[in-house]
Amino acid sequence: MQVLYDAEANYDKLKNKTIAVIGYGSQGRAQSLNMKESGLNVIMGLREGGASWEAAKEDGHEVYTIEEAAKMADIIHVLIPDEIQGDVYNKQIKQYLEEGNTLSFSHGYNIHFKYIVPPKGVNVTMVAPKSPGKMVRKTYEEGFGVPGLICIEKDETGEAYDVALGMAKGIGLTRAGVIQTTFREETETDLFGEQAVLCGGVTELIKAGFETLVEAGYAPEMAYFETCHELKLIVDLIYQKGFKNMWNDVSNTAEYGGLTRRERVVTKESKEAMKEILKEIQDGRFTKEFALENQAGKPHLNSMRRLEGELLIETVGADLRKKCGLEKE
Ligand SMILES: NC(=O)C1=CN([C@@H]2O[C@H](COP(=O)(O)OP(=O)(O)OC[C@H]3O[C@@H](n4cnc5c(N)ncnc54)[C@H](OP(=O)(O)O)[C@@H]3O)[C@@H](O)[C@H]2O)C=CC1
Ligand SMILES: CC(=O)[C@](C)(O)C(=O)O
Repeated sequence: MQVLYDAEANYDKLKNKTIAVIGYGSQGRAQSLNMKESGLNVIMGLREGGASWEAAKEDGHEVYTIEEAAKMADIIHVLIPDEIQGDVYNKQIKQYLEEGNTLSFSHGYNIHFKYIVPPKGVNVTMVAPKSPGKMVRKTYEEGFGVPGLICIEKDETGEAYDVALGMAKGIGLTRAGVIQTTFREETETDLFGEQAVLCGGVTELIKAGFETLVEAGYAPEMAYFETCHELKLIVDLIYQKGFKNMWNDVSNTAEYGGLTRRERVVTKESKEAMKEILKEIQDGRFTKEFALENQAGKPHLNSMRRLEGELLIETVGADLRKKCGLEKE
């Protein structure tokens, strides 16, 4: 699969275009500042009176309402929560789209599951950092970037690819590397990854390890350092050097113990569960469940958030992160 870098990307098709970034949260702030500092013409489309409105103004952006920004823009880059994009699009963006505009996203969810169906004549693209927003910004400021994806769902002008790749360059993604894929692939793999591995799987593994040690009588601080804090350092090794070199960097004791016991932790049943989670994403069961959750006002998500915040690992971790000066931005 080809990886695209700065050399393959340029701003030619963005020179005389206005990019309206809708949303100033995790991705919105990072991507809009990066693109602006890369010399692109970026305006913000935000909720008047919301926290983001003031934050974006303080960061020096030109801030408009979503409707005003949509009217002014050639490219509308939608960076608000997935579960409300359809509503905001239908009420505050759709009516201002013109032939030749580009509707752009950082996740394929709303296009893939057809909560948003753009009109003829409008390009539909994606520029998706494979990273939380804070690292998108931090790595850009450090002169590098995070890897990302671009997708072209509809190219009505013949410029969609160059627009998407140019935006990826502006965000800093082509410094690290960009892969072109499809909305379906990005949506299904991203949902799977965040559910079964990155957020869901990993936090459950850490929680189980922490609780095992605490229930066996070890100090919670010991359990936190062993199962949560050090995990980042190990994952950094895998991120930078891959599995093989991570194993080289840890002790022979850790390598032997890890390789001989890991399949008792992530078992064949775990792999079967992962396949089921992927099937639920592919056949629409997950998105239907998430839509009902949001229509009901997020009752399960809110109660799980409360429970998560009350976990011993959370309180012990917060105390240790402060004491050990780990809370750097
Ligand atoms: N978070 C991440 O790391 C990643 C996210 N993505 C994708 O990027 C997109 C944006 O995600 P993310 O940055 O996490 O989103 P956030 O949850 O951080 O978005 C918050 C922003 O959305 C605005 N907002 C919330 N509700 C509304 C509303 N009803 N009307 C108008 N604006 C609203 C908020 O404004 P206010 O201040 O007024 O509340 C704020 O500006 C999503 O498609 C996501 O899947 C892709 C890769 C990684
Ligand atoms: C950071 C990222 O890409 C996630 C976890 O999929 C998300 O926040 O949507």
